[in-house]
Amino acid sequence: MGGWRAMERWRSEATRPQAGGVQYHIRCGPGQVARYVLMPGDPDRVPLIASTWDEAQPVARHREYTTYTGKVGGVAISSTSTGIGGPSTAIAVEELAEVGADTFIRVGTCGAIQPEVRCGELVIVSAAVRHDGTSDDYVEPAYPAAAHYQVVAALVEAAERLGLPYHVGVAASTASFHAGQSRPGWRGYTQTWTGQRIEDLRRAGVLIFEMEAATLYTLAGLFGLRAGGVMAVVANRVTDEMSYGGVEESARVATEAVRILAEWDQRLQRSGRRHWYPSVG
Ligand SMILES: O=P(O)(O)O[C@H]1O[C@H](CO)[C@@H](O)[C@H]1O
Ligand SMILES: O=c1cc[nH]c(=O)[nH]1
Repeated sequence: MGGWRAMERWRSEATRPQAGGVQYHIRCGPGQVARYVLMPGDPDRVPLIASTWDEAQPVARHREYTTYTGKVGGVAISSTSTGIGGPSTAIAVEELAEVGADTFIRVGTCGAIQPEVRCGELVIVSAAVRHDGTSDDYVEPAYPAAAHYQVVAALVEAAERLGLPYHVGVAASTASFHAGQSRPGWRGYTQTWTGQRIEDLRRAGVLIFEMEAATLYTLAGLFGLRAGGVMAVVANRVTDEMSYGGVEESARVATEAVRILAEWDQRLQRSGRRHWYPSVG
């Protein structure tokens, strides 16, 4: 059994557990994470995102949580992966908030359910349908999973500055990739209602399926933090096409949005006004 690393032994209170002075799951401590954090689901996407910055250092890697911190245009920035789905995303938000992060931008991939949302394009997500499961552990179903208006505005500004094709709209976050997104299970397993969700959401004008935004947006709303998201369309369920692309573009838009937010935050602070608006400062 020699393959097991020595499992260090830590002691902390169980309510907000730590592991030797760093957060129990993400393994980051105070001062190691910037206030602006880009959050892909895929840990391997973190170094790719960080490679678009002026400078970047690996901070931690544990379970599905890889973190890099660096600078872009003089602004401190971090990226921490969430893993797939709500439970691990909620852990990331809880523990990043504990070490000082206050603005979260999801940088994900998604599947389009509208014909005009094409593979390779970007979707800036203004709100999310809460089929994520995890947000129900935090608040009643009627509470909205809404992005912060300033983060959405910064993402739109960034996509325009970079001249990239994008949509703005609502995502549906699901607790499973297959059944929850109206895909058949193995060997064609379905329920009578399996196809219902995609059809009803499409009629409601929802643009995409993905699996983390509703959790991220709900918790950010509850905690008074800011969240938004920009996703690369890698599938279209109308044309039944899967085509992996747009991920680097989504990372560049999110990174540019952080530069824009930092500038707007400084102007707001100088103005002494309470709420940001486009011509402040
Ligand atoms: O590419 P990421 O950010 O992981 O996002 C999407 O990809 C995964 C499913 O393939 C889910 O996490 C979904 O939200
Ligand atoms: O179809 C897709 C593609 C990416 N991510 C999802 O959640 N669904």
